[in-house]
Formats: sequence, structure tokens, C-alpha cells
Amino acid sequence: MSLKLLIIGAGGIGGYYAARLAGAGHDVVLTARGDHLKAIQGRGLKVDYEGRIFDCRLPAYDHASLIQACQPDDFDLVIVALKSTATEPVMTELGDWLRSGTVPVLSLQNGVDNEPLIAVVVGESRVLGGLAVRIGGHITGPGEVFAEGVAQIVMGAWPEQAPADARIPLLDRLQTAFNLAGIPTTVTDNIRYELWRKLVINNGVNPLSALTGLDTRSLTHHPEFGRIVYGMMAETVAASRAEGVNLSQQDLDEMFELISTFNAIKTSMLVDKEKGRPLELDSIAGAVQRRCRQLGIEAPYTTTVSALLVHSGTGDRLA
Ligand SMILES: NC(=O)C1=CN([C@@H]2O[C@H](COP(=O)(O)OP(=O)(O)OC[C@H]3O[C@@H](n4cnc5c(N)ncnc54)[C@H](OP(=O)(O)O)[C@@H]3O)[C@@H](O)[C@H]2O)C=CC1
Ligand SMILES: CC(C)(CO)C(=O)C(=O)O
Repeated sequence: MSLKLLIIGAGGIGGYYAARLAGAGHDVVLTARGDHLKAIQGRGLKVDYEGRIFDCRLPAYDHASLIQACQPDDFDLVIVALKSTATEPVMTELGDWLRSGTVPVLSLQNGVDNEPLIAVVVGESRVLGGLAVRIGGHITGPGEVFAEGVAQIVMGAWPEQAPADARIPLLDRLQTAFNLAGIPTTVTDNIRYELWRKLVINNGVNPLSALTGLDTRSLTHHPEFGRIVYGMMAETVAASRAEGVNLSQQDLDEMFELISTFNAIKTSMLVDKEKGRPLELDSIAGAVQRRCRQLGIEAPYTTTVSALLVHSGTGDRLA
């Protein structure tokens, strides 16, 4: 049976997954703003993925008109695909509307601090944690998204899955539907572990790519930058202990291997820096630094790269 899905933030990630899900016959509604929204409303959303073009005509709204046009329980699922810098303001903007229904909310964002912000608004029992894995994607022009990679999704009941958790039937349904739509999707019973493993990658490459302008392959294969990437990843592994997640040396090596052998991706933070947009620095490097401070340990690589990035002229745009 087809799903009714609301995707908040039709950018690189939201736009790509929207196209796959709509292509498989699901009813997808988008939110966006500005020229991108106008283009989606006028001409539709065009997604260029691995040599295939998806042209989709989908209903799209800004948040003020979404509240007028739809009820939260018109949907089986709300997917948040915003930058982390927008999570709190958008949750405030849509808070009363979301609270007027019972629909579950899935975050597909990088970082470990989005689900807690969503839970403040809708309550933990409605939150699904998730992440977009092995995908690079961004808006290339109004109404246009480019994406590459196998583009998996990992998701699970947040913060943890209880025995006989009421969210399991929905997760199973989503897993089946997403896989049939061409999105390799797995459900985990330990989503916080997976979110932290992804943070290892993002802290390893995103800030350094924004600082240097280099893609993920150039960074990880560079004799000096590769060591800095590994150092920032190791600091993320150490930081995970502050939340009892306790990532291991094996997690560190697996994540370094994953990003070293993945496509040469222009990270989302580099794309934001080039476009002069706010960076997810606080939710990536800041998240690691805060946990390390809490544990009384240093995070010298993360602290240095963050400080250089702020100093390089983006400081006034950090959220
Ligand atoms: N891009 C990638 O390759 C990957 C990204 N991720 C993560 O996925 C998440 C989403 O990233 P990404 O897709 O790159 O983000 P984008 O910036 O491409 O997309 C976010 C979209 O949300 C829109 N938006 C923001 N605020 C509002 C608002 N108030 N009302 C309506 N629309 C709004 C943005 O509009 P505007 O442009 O006007 O701000 C933009 O269109 C991030 O956490 C990122 O780290 C994970 C894996 C890979
Ligand atoms: C590093 C990468 C591409 C991994 O998917 C990512 O998550 C991002 O660009 O934010």
C-alpha cells in the first residue's frame, strides 16, 4: 500500500529520496522556500542521479502554506531533511501544527542532536532516528538536485527500541517500501550507535573539506590531511563515551575505510561554504568538542580545524 509522506526540506537529501519514493508510487509532499520552491511548484523537481533523470510533479509548500493546506495526520510519516542549523527554528515554526497530530517524525540529518530537538516538540514516542548513508547530493539550481552514491537509509526507534516497541510495525513497513523504491534501507535496534558512527565520518571530512575545498577522496588519500581526518574521527570515537555509546577502534577503522573507498564527494559543508550558507559546524565539530569537554579530554584536531574554519571568514555565518 502506498505511503503518504511529507518531506521537510527538499534539498540534496530530501529531493533525492522524494524522487525515488514518488517514482515508486508513494504520495510525496515537499516543503522548500524561495526560488527552489517556486521552480518545484512551476516546473516540478528534477533529480539527476547516476545518469538517470527523475522528473517529478509533486505538491510543494512553504511552511506557512503547509499549515493551511494539510493536517499532520494526512501523512504516515514526516521526514526531516533540513540542515541541522534549521532543525530548532523549523520545529518551533511547525511545533503547534505537529502537536495537533500523532504522525511519527523521521530525521535524515547528520549529527546526533536533531532527534532530541524533534522529541521536545512531538515526544520521544513519535521520533525515528535516521541517516542518509553513502550519498552525496545538493541543489544545483532552482528545482534541480544532483545526487550520487548507493544512497542508503538506516533508521530506528529513537533513542532506543523497547521490547514490543509500538514503532516497529511502521519501521518494518517503511523498510519494505523504501527498498522496493530502490533505496537500500535497514532498520536498526540501536540507532544512536549508527548516528554516532556517521558522525565519525562527518567530523572526519566535513569541516576539513570546507576548510580546504577538497573532496572526500582527495582528503582521505592525502598524506597529511588523511592523518588529520583519522585524528578527527578518533576524537569523535572518544566523544561517543560521553553518551555511553562507546564506539571502538573497529568502528573508527571501518568508518575511515568507508569514506576512503566511497566516491570523491564534495561534502555538504563544502557546498554550504561555497554558497555562503550557514555551516553545520556546531552540530558536527561542536557536538564532538562539547562531549570531549564533558569527559575532560582534549580534541586538538577538531578544535584546530574548527577554529581555522571560523577564522577563514565563515565565523559570522555559523549557527
Ligand atoms: N548533502 C549530502 O550529500 C548529505 C547530507 N546529509 C545531511 O542531510 C541533511 C540535509 O542536507 P542537504 O540535503 O544537503 O541540505 P540542503 O541544504 O540541500 O536542503 C535543505 C533544504 O531545506 C530548505 N529549508 C531550510 N529551512 C527551511 C524553511 N524554514 N522552510 C522551507 N525550507 C527550508 C533549504 O532551503 P534554503 O536552501 O533556502 O536554505 C533547502 O532547500 C543535513 O543534515 C546533511 O548534513 C547527509 C548525507 C549526505
Ligand atoms: C560525507 C558525506 C558525503 C557522507 O555521506 C556526508 O554525509 C556529507 O556530505 O554531509
